[in-house]
Amino acid sequence: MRRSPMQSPLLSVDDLHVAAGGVDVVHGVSFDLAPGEAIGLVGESGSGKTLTCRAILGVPPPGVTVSGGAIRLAGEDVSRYSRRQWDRVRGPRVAAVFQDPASYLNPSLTVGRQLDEVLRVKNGLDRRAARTRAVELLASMGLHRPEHVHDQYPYELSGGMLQRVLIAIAVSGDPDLLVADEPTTALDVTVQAEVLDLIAALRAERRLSLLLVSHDLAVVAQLCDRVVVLRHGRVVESGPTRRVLDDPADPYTRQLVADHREYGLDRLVTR
Ligand SMILES: Nc1ncnc2c1ncn2[C@@H]1O[C@H](COP(=O)(O)OP(=O)(O)OP(=O)(O)O)[C@@H](O)[C@H]1O
Repeated sequence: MRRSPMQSPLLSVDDLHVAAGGVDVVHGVSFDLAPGEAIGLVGESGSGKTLTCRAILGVPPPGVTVSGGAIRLAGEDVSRYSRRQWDRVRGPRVAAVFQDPASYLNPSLTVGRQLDEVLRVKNGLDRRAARTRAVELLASMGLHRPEHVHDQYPYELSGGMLQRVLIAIAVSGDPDLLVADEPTTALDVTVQAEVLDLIAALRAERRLSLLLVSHDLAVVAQLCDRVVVLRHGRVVESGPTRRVLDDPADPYTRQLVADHREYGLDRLVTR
């Protein structure tokens, strides 16, 4: 565990309410994430995981709003930030990867050009420096022949490669917090493992905090220090991963864990 009582949280979600179409669907979610810590957000479909993440990222879907509570990033409440204020926070403080990497890239531009653009706008690099940095970043994501990948279009890359490109874009601003919403769900099992290893390595190298959404408890067991279990937009249980998964206190968590046992969760709880 990286938490210490003296350390103030990097992210503090405090009694968060989120409304869709004027009706609350997230009802007072609270949790803290310490610098360098990884938290897994789990729960059945519709439990509010994605809307909680999107509120934390300042990108709620149309018709969805934060209706109460606070979201503090490094002590500052960002829950009512304007778009302009978010532009200063997203990148250097918080970044995200999602399930379907292809939908976050422009199909008519090479992936490198899109990464270069982020480096130029967010990091103020000139064209040449951006390209050099982009190729370095692609290499550090474990992509072979990074110069070649740089000049490829999204349709030329596999799902795993696209997710590595999206992770490169996400970490290009050197964020403190990475929000990863089902980042490996759409990938083949072997590719899933490689991308999880990459996220784990980035955490260690960059002291990146992680908020991971996954329906797969084995993935959460592999990557996360603590787990927050959501049901119907409320936290039913939270605590150290090993304690929650080995000895769940809430009947709903017990059922979630029981449902996953057959998929080999025992083998993967290594922390
Ligand atoms: N854009 C939206 N407009 C209206 N209601 C929404 C919207 N997005 C989600 N909801 C509703 O809010 C609740 C929480 O949804 P959310 O997507 O956060 O759940 P989730 O736990 O991420 O589910 P999943 O695992 O299926 O992605 C659900 O009842 C859902 O139907």
